[in-house]
Amino acid sequence: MWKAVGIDAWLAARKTSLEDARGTVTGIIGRVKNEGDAALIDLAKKYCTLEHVAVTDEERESAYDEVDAQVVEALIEAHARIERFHERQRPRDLWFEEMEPGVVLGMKSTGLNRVGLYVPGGRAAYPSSALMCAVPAKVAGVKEICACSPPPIKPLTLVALDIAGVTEIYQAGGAQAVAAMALGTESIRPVQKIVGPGNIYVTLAKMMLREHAEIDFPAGPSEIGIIADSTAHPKVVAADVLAQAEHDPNAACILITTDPTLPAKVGKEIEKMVAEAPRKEIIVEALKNSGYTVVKDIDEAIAASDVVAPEHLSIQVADPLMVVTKVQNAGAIFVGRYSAVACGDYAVGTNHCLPTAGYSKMYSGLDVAHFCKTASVEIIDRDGLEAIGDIVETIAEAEGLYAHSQSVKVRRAL
Ligand SMILES: NC(=O)c1ccc[n+]([C@@H]2O[C@H](COP(=O)([O-])OP(=O)(O)OC[C@H]3O[C@@H](n4cnc5c(N)ncnc54)[C@H](O)[C@@H]3O)[C@@H](O)[C@H]2O)c1
Ligand SMILES: N[C@H](CO)Cc1c[nH]c[nH+]1
Ligand SMILES: [Zn+2]
Repeated sequence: MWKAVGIDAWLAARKTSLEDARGTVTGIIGRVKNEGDAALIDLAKKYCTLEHVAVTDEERESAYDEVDAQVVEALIEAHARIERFHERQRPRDLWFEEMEPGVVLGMKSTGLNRVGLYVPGGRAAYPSSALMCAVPAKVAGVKEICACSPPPIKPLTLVALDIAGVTEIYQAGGAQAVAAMALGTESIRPVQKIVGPGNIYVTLAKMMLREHAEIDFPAGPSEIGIIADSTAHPKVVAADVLAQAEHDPNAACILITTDPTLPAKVGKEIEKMVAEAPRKEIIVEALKNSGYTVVKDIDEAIAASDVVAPEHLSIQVADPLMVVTKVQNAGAIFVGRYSAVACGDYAVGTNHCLPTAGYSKMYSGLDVAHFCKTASVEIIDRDGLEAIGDIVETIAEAEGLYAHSQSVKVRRAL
């Protein structure tokens, strides 16, 4: 079960698992395009009978009756910590700086108007993902925040979405929910951007519908990469492996270690923990996508990890901060023995919606900037125009764009 794996093979398998969903997702997108709400209701039949896809205010309120008060309290605590961290990311609404006499430049930042959140809810309830997606949208000042989660929507998810203040909630899951938010149906108006994690169907649908709605990034089945040396605690490494493996049969974990004796020790711990795990069947499947690789030193471990570009990187070595400074590709980096990835999953305050399948090479995890756009602002007076006028005219004429040059000349002649 716990075996040696090659770095390139591990990464290639992450991409292949997404591709496996293409045929199914293409069919689902076509149905939503042609049938609208009827497709959402029909595809939901496998899970429950739906009369309408929009969640009513009464349904939202009564969800609190079905959730333990202690859980509601924990969600409120987690929300506060997530908000505190994301508030730090709020961009300045408007700033200006004089670049040279007569030339003042600046940037104006605006929240998007309407976004869609995908909150997973297939093999587990994900109220934590509801908070992770909604909080940065709120901080950015997004006016209309619409959320979709699989039917029958879990009361826990409704409560979390309510705590976070989303404006619309729909019972729709999988690729059909993404298609509905991108293309629109009778009930769901199209959004400008879709964010949020999900399984291979959700993730591929986001990637395929990008011409209709921007997306955050592919945030598919969970992953962990662990860089460890002989100081790592095998139980801690094994526990972190299981904590990601239990999400999905398509989840995957990789241990990159400089200690050739560590994999066997970790393997033993994994075996013991799997035997007792409530989600054993999912974990066993995910472990088939997982394994370890032994490298000669920490620099080689960092290079291997940068190829993998894991969603979560856990660093279990004697000098973890040295690795933090050198490593390039990871969605989130957890440093040292006590930094459990699960803390980031729920409540430490950082965002758990992170790029998978090697995409942390080019995307950052979800943050406030994902919900903002910026415009540059240019204020030039007569002195400023004189200072740059010759340069503009020269380049415009070199490009053969004489009207551009003329638009400066007429001003200089005023
Ligand atoms: N990368 C991240 O940031 C991050 C964060 C949280 C969770 N996750 C991942 O989110 C995923 C949640 O997955 P989930 O399945 O529990 O919930 P989900 O909501 O993503 O998907 C459930 C829906 O998928 C659709 N579906 C399931 N099987 C299908 C099939 N064979 N054909 C077509 N559609 C199908 C159904 O509509 C179902 O309601 C996990 O993979 C987890 O690891 C990732
Ligand atoms: N580990 C997930 C990101 O891959 C996030 C999560 C939500 N709930 C528990 N964990
Ligand atoms: Zn998790």
